[in-house]
Amino acid sequence: ILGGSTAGAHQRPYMASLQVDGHHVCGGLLIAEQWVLSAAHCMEDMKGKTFQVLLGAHSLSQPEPHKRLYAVRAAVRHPGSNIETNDDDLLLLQLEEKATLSEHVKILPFQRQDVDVPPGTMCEAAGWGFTSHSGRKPDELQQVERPVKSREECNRRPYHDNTITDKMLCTDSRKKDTCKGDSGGPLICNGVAEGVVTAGARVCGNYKKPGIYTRIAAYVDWIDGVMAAAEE
Ligand SMILES: NCc1cccc(NC(=O)c2cccc3[nH]c(C(N)=O)cc23)c1
Repeated sequence: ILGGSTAGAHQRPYMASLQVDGHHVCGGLLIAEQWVLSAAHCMEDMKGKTFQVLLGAHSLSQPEPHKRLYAVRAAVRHPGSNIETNDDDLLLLQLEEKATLSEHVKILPFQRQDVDVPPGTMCEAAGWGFTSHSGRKPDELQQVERPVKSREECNRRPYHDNTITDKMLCTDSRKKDTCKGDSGGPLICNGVAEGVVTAGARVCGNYKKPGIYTRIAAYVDWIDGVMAAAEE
């Protein structure tokens, strides 16, 4: 998160840190007791290693009473996701067991109505991604407020030049933005998860490349289907 601030400790109890070999690689959001939603691109840097999911954390390094690492029973990438585009950039992770819910670990409701968030709506992103262009990594969860940018404007040059589909949304990225390591985390508007951070142009804090998010409401059937089909 560029240009944001440290979140209040455990004020975003749905936040997940996707970890490989004990290192944070991506964000995620707890959408059901045994399921975390994230971004398909997060599985690229994996080279067949194993994910773990950290819940209940504020600091990545300090011991915290409600912090717990969960093993992943299943990782389901959206079938339409691929490395060349931002299309269908979603990943569902089934935890090895149901998460223990508490004041520090809570499910975040997601938008089920497939209606665009009105441009100008102020939304929030959070994550443990880069806080500077040089790649500074925070220890504590960061957050930032961003206004939604209309798809019509986001699709113009010099912005994203007709790559933003109806299943994506944009936020202004002037100075304040999501960045590497924030992928997979939620965009929250009026207390509801509307988007999942995608890396987009892999540029941070440049107004010419607005932040891009996968619109969760456009994938409700896929999400419900995967969770329903998964074995106990
Ligand atoms: N909203 C934009 C956004 C949102 C989420 C993830 C990203 N991922 C990057 O941008 C990225 C990716 C790889 C190497 C990188 N190096 C740097 C860098 N040194 O700034 C960024 C990156 C961007």
